[in-house]
Formats: sequence, C-alpha cells, structure tokens
Amino acid sequence: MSDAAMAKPVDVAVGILMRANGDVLLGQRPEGKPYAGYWEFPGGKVEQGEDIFHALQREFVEELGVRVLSGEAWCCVEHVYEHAHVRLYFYICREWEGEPQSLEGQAFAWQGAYSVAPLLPATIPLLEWLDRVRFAPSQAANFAG
Ligand SMILES: Nc1nc2c([nH]c(=O)n2[C@@H]2O[C@H](COP(=O)(O)OP(=O)(O)OP(=O)(O)O)[C@@H](O)[C@H]2O)c(=O)[nH]1
Repeated sequence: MSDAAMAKPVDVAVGILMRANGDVLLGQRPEGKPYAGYWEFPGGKVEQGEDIFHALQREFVEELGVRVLSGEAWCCVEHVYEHAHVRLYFYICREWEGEPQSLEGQAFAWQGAYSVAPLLPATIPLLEWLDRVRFAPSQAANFAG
C-alpha cells in the first residue's frame, strides 16, 4: 500500500454552484498545484478546527470572490491519489452572491453538458450521479451560515 493510502484522509470542501437551469460551475486547477490544468468543482482543504461548510465559503471567497449563502450536503467520496488521500465533501449550492472572478488566474466555465477535460479522477463518477439530481430538487439537509 502507498504512503498516501496509509495516510489519514485530508478533508476537502467542494461546492457545486448550480444555476436554476441546471448548469454547474467548473474551474481549472492553476499552475503549481498537483493536477494543474485538470477541471474540478471549486473548493479546497478544510483547515484545522474549521467547519466544512465554512471552509467551502472561505474557499469560494478566496478563489472566486463569491459569497455562498447556502448548500445541501450531497455526498462524500474518498480517493487516494499518489500525492494525497482525500475525503471530499460535496455540497450543492443554489444561492450565492456575486459573479465568479478568476482571483487565482484559473479558468472557469458554466457547464450544462460537460465539455471540459480532463476532469479530476475522483470527480468523474460524480458527474453521472449529478445528472440524476441536476433537474430534481434534493431532499438533503441544507446548511446556511
Ligand atoms: N476542489 C476540488 N478538489 C478536488 C476535487 N476532486 C478531487 O479529487 N479533489 C482533490 O482535493 C484536493 C483539494 O486540494 P487543493 O490543493 O485544491 O486545496 P487548497 O486550495 O486548499 O490547496 P492549498 O494546498 O494550495 O492550500 C486535491 O488533492 C484535489 O486533487 C474537486 O472536484 N474539487
């Protein structure tokens, strides 16, 4: 087993901004990070002692200048990369303030049918699940803060 697989997972908060028509926001990982150039849903690592949804709100302000107002806890996925063992907490967010800006020099795109590639390996299986809920209201718990 690799060192990354043995390591305690790192919690990551990920936000799926979803417009009323079902389009979702994807961003491209900037240069200097592992998997630079790969597309992902925006987010980042949860800091020590930080609430996961608050980490998501912080990352959206830092990366995109967007204030996320609420999110539904949607699913949690673990993945072992060669560089890290991550536990990804995905939230579907339908309420936010501000238009996304490229504050870290990253590209981003609103997507209906996914036309960007490559996507982060851990995120790919989610796209099929996401298509099942994109046009149906979720019953999941809603967090606001
Ligand atoms: N944001 C995000 N991260 C994802 C997704 N899928 C996925 O496997 N990840 C993984 O989750 C981790 C996120 O870490 P990051 O490096 O982007 O976090 P960060 O912005 O806090 O980075 P930093 O270390 O520069 O502060 C990476 O290992 C990344 O590969 C996804 O859809 N969105």
